[in-house]
Amino acid sequence: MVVNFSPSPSSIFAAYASLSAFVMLLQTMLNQVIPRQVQNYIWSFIQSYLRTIPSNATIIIEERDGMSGNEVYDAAEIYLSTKIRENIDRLKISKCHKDNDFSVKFAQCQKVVDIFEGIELEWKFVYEERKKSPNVIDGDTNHYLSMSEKKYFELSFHKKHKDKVLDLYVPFVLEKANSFRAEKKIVKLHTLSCHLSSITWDSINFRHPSTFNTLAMDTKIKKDVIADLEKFLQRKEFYKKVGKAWKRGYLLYGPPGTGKSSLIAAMANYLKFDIYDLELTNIRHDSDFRKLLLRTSNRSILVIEDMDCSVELPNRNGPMCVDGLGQARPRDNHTQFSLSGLLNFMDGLWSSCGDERIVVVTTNNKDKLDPALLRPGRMDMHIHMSYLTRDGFKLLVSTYLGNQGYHERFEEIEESIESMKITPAEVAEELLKIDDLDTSLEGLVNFLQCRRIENNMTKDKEIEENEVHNVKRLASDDTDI
Ligand SMILES: Nc1ncnc2c1ncn2[C@@H]1O[C@H](COP(=O)(O)OP(=O)(O)OP(=O)(O)O)[C@@H](O)[C@H]1O
Repeated sequence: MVVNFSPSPSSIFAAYASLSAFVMLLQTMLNQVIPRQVQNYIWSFIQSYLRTIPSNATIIIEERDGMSGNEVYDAAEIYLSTKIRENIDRLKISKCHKDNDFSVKFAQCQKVVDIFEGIELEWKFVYEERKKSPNVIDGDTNHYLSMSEKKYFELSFHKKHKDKVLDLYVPFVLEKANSFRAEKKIVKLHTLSCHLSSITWDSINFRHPSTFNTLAMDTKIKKDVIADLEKFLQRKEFYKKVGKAWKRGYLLYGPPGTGKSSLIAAMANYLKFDIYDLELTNIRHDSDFRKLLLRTSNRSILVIEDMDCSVELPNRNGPMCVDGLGQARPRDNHTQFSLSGLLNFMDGLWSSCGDERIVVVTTNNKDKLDPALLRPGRMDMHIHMSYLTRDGFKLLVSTYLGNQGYHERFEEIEESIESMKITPAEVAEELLKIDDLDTSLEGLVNFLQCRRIENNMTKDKEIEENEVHNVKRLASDDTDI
């Protein structure tokens, strides 16, 4: 026997009618029992409770990710600088003397709204001061590196768009920032700054005019350097394949004024890489050094200038320094920074934390450097910056005076330059004085003549001193006998 339980239309209608009657009855009863004010109060309470259930998601983008910088933060800063002009009423602007444009940034707690594929996204900038008590080590409060400030962006949007924001919007911001950087060609110079007892990087836009075209150096060496840089950039896969960190070291050596710093500037301008100028004399501990290196970004040049003159540079056997008389002596107790620490960290942990790193070390005296620093893998290319050559001189004349052709004074000047040790810096300085070609070359001829006389006098003096020395030696030999 089959029993059919499906309700008939008339029974459904009857049930609905009785339910409606019950609701109306209940409503009438409630209206009579509960006063109108109390009802309103309950309603508003329910509504405000519903409002507190969050429908938004927020992403926090901090300036630092542990020890290293946060690429998303940097990208956001650049991306938003293109958005905030029209959107907010409190802006921070700044401009360095050498910059063409001023930079626009968020002021504290300002918000800006961006629309991406119909999604509304709100950016907020937050700046917090953090108070941190110094680490006291051996009674020395000097050695710690602290950030007394915390900066971050809050990115808020409806939480139903979370995946889209993470998968599409954040990569979009990174890409926009990269193309903005490439378009604007902003190269930064980061230098060490010491605030009270902490050391950190400060940065400014780098506007050094030196390029490979303005550099007076051996033509072949210049070509080799450019080719080496090009090759380095294209070898990402190669470095990965052979299991080596994607970094390259250059040693620039030569007398003062031969263009070592100018070559670094030319490299940075050519590659569009930021420069980190590591002044070793400011660093007292290996730990500070490590922290600073970890805060350098990819696609950058780490520069250690005048390594032989870095008086605080210790040797590999332990912390040493050079005293006022040029004698090596152990460093004071609070100084715990050594060349081995520097080399090990640069070879090891640091290089595996980033890509496209270039290290440039300059020195006036290559022989004074520890051979461990010079070996391939650390300093892959040794570049000799020489005194001025004939070709170098012509390039300087073309750069400074705009003269491409021949001049009757050239032969005389070039002969002098070849027979004496003249630096590009000295000639550049002379050519800078006067714009007119004839007068400027005349001035240079005079300068070279004076230089020749000075050299001859120095030589005569040296000969005289040697003679006196020899006579004294002979006299003392006689006495000994
Ligand atoms: N090879 C060069 N080509 C063009 N200009 C040069 C060259 N060398 C030096 N100069 C000029 O001399 C100035 C000083 O040179 P630079 O600082 O690059 O020399 P350096 O070798 O780094 O000297 P130091 O060893 O004293 O640091 C530069 O600003 C530039 O104007």
